[in-house]
Amino acid sequence: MSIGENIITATNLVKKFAELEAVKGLNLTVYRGECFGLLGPNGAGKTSFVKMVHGFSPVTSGTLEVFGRDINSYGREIKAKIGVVPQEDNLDPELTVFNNLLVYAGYFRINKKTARERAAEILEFMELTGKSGSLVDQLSGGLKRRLTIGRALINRPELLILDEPTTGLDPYARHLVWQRLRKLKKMGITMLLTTHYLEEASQLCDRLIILHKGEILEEGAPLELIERHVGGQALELGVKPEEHSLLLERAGELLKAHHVLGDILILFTNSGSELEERIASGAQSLGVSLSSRRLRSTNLEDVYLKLTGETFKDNPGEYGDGEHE
Ligand SMILES: Nc1ncnc2c1ncn2[C@@H]1O[C@H](COP(=O)(O)OP(=O)(O)OP(=O)(O)O)[C@@H](O)[C@H]1O
Repeated sequence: MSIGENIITATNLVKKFAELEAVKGLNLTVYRGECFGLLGPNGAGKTSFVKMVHGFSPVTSGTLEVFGRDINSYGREIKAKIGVVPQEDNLDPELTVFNNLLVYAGYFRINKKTARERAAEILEFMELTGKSGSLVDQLSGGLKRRLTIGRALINRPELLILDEPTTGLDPYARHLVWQRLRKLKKMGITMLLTTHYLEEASQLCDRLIILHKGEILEEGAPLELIERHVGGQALELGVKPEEHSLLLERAGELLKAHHVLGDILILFTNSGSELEERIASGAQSLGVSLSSRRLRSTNLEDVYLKLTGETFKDNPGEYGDGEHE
């Protein structure tokens, strides 16, 4: 994508909570119109970063510019142009769906007539018109999340911040949210999205950073990161540890990287079928027994694994358990 105007510029940005450095000298730029992702497991520092961007939490050190202005000096102007979807649901449970939007519009001093028009538009866009008069308490998790996203649009934001927008949703509700977010992106809204769903990051983000313990491990487009670190395919082999080196040698120049995960040796490559054939015949001639063999496409999880040696343990994956709508 073409590089446009900077919407967020962080330079040596630090966030400390007493002795704990949650964000450790972050440098990044988010450009207008892109969906920029912060991907990392719980505790990586994602929320700490976004809370500084929307002025909820003060910067400890370094600089943070949003819309070209320092957040410390222009917090109020910046907030007026941002929509925030927080991680926790903070809708008013005692109000109707429609009134939640109206009350929120009041915080931006939007006049009543405009607020009503915008609320109706938003409900239509989020496919919630039929729920306009329902109390929030009566909504499923997926509908509440759609309302929270809709609410964040009431001030027609230029930047939408989404802190784990689909955590806890079932796959169907998650896909509906993704659809809406793609539409918003098409409409030109810049998005800053945190997630610990690798699939979500691949689906939505133009560029992302992988955050690990407050530091950037990598930055790039999802496919670029996959290509850079692991290539297009992974060959998973069930093989005894003492025989790994034989197979790695056999893989030779076809091997881009490898990783050992429990009993499985993972060979990363751009030539999956050729490598599989080579390994299968090699195993036979070397007398190496393979208890399992599986060729699959690579994904961001492989990149994370390669970079950290860890898996996304807390990541339930795209089809993980969730609330049903
Ligand atoms: N208000 C706070 N006071 C003290 N420590 C905090 C506070 N907020 C966050 N932390 C700590 O800062 C670190 C980063 O937390 P943060 O919430 O930014 O991570 P995250 O990547 O957003 O993870 P999660 O998905 O759990 O929100 C964690 O060790 C967390 O315990």
